Amino acid sequence: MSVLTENKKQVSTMGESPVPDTKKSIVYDTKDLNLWYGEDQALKNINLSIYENEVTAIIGPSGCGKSTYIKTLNRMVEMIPVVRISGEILYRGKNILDKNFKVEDLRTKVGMVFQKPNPFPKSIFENVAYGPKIHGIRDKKILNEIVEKSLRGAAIWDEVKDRLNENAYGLSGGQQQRLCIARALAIEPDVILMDEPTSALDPISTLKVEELVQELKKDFSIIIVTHNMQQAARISDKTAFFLSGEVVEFADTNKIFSNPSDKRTEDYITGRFG
Ligand SMILES: Nc1ncnc2c1ncn2[C@@H]1O[C@H](COP(=O)(O)OP(=O)(O)OP(=O)(O)O)[C@@H](O)[C@H]1O
Repeated sequence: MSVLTENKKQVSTMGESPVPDTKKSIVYDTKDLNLWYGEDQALKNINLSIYENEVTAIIGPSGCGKSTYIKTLNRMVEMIPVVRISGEILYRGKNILDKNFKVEDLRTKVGMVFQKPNPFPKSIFENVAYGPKIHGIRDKKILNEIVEKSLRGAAIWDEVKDRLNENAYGLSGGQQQRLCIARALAIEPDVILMDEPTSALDPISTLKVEELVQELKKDFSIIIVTHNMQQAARISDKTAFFLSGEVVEFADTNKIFSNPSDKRTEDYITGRFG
């Protein structure tokens, strides 16, 4: 059966279209994932493959489960007592939901950037050096190198190189967000999860972060939750449209925005609801 035929079959039977991409490695493979907060089901039978060195955008109306899904990839929702999960999330082939999987292993591989910049009340330098220090790096010269490389990677080095010892709270919101991206880069992650990283930023800072995401995908795999459809269309390779806890459609971003398979996707991207 050709890839195309296989794809069509899945569209008709599951209402979604995972894109089998045999040339690229899969970083995260989500299989039949369900999640409940108490009695309320927030994720329903999610099947999604996230590919290496791509930007995958998660879009959908408020409350459809985007944040819950991205937090599940980092095992951040399990701290909530009422949460119950079934299914599998394979990260590089290992099921992170397995009780024997060590969550610390995930923390060194997966960086997270949140909606509001959340630097620590410490110096710019210490914000970036924090993760490497936790992972046992003490050598000042190595730490200096990591901090510079991460700040350069997050396109903020030139703005802060002369004030590394100043408190991070003195930076603008856009600078703080890029600092938080630098903090995520400092652990040399494999994946960066971003939960609406530009929603609190002005248009210029937003553009900077968007350009940065394009740069970073050369070295990392990025999953970004966004309410901004232009942003998803501009910066992502693949887009998953969530609705009421389900993946309605998952496909190349071009396809989602030019020729969606599902009427509900079309209605959402043309602003008819949400
Ligand atoms: N800690 C929680 N306890 C109970 N229910 C929760 C909790 N967090 C989220 N939910 C519920 O799960 C559903 C999905 O929420 P989630 O935050 O994942 O949606 P979202 O798509 O990210 O929304 P938004 O775009 O508004 O951030 C919602 O109905 C929400 O009320």
